[in-house]
Amino acid sequence: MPLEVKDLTISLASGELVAENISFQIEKGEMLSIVGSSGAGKTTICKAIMGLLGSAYQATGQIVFQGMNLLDLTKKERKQVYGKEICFIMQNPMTAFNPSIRVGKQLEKTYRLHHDCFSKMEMHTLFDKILRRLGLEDTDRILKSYPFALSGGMLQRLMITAALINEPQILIADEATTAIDACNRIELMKELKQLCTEGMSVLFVTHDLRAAAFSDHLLIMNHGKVIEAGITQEIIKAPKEEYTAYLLGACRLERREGD
Ligand SMILES: Nc1ncnc2c1ncn2[C@@H]1O[C@H](COP(=O)(O)OP(=O)(O)OP(=O)(O)O)[C@@H](O)[C@H]1O
Repeated sequence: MPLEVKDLTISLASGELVAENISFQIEKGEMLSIVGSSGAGKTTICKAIMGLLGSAYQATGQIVFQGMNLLDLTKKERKQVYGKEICFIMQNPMTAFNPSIRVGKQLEKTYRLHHDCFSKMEMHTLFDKILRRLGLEDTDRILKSYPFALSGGMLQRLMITAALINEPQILIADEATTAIDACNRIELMKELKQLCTEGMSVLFVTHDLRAAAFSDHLLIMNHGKVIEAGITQEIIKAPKEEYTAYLLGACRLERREGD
């Protein structure tokens, strides 16, 4: 199994609990969404998986990947796992890129971290293929652009490209579709689902149950705790918990207002 989170509890130095007794698994080729309102603890769980918690936090429990506990990796193991086996797409595309380097160059650098001996042309053919899969055209211009010349939605898809070029086993996407308009967001979710059928596992983090509807399983969180977990379509059809019903109601209301 690609990833298993077992009884993960994360607290701050003050003792405040950010995530409490969280357990879930993601199978190969599966998409699991963590859904919850702002402050539920979703990003903190992603950071724990990515080894990004730092000294402000304390974490107990286990995050098992390929027989290793990701909470206890050595520096060497971290280099092998992150950016290659497990990739993270962050919330804010604007801060993910160096503003003074063309995005194509930044993708080349990312690719070379884990691959030797590739010509610029081969790399750009690969970038072009992935960007087109993610719904972007005019890829030559995009790759030659500086980040400030691109829209938030373009940068978000470039961030996803930076993750996909290394063919990760697990993709962690934290609010990765928020800067993209509704139609393109659906297309992008379908594309992520397609990548799952090709063997990648996706942990998708969102406050939007509509985007999460594409996933196989859901984990509904509030105030650091799991409220409800299970098969996506079953939860959407008949939520057991009031909070899940509230989230669904909020989505329907938003949709009506958007009509
Ligand atoms: N370093 C920190 N110092 C203080 N509080 C923190 C810290 N990290 C997280 N928190 C608190 O923990 C809670 C969970 O934060 P987290 O960012 O994981 O939520 P989230 O569900 O991802 O929210 P959002 O959807 O807004 O990104 C919040 O109340 C946040 O303020």
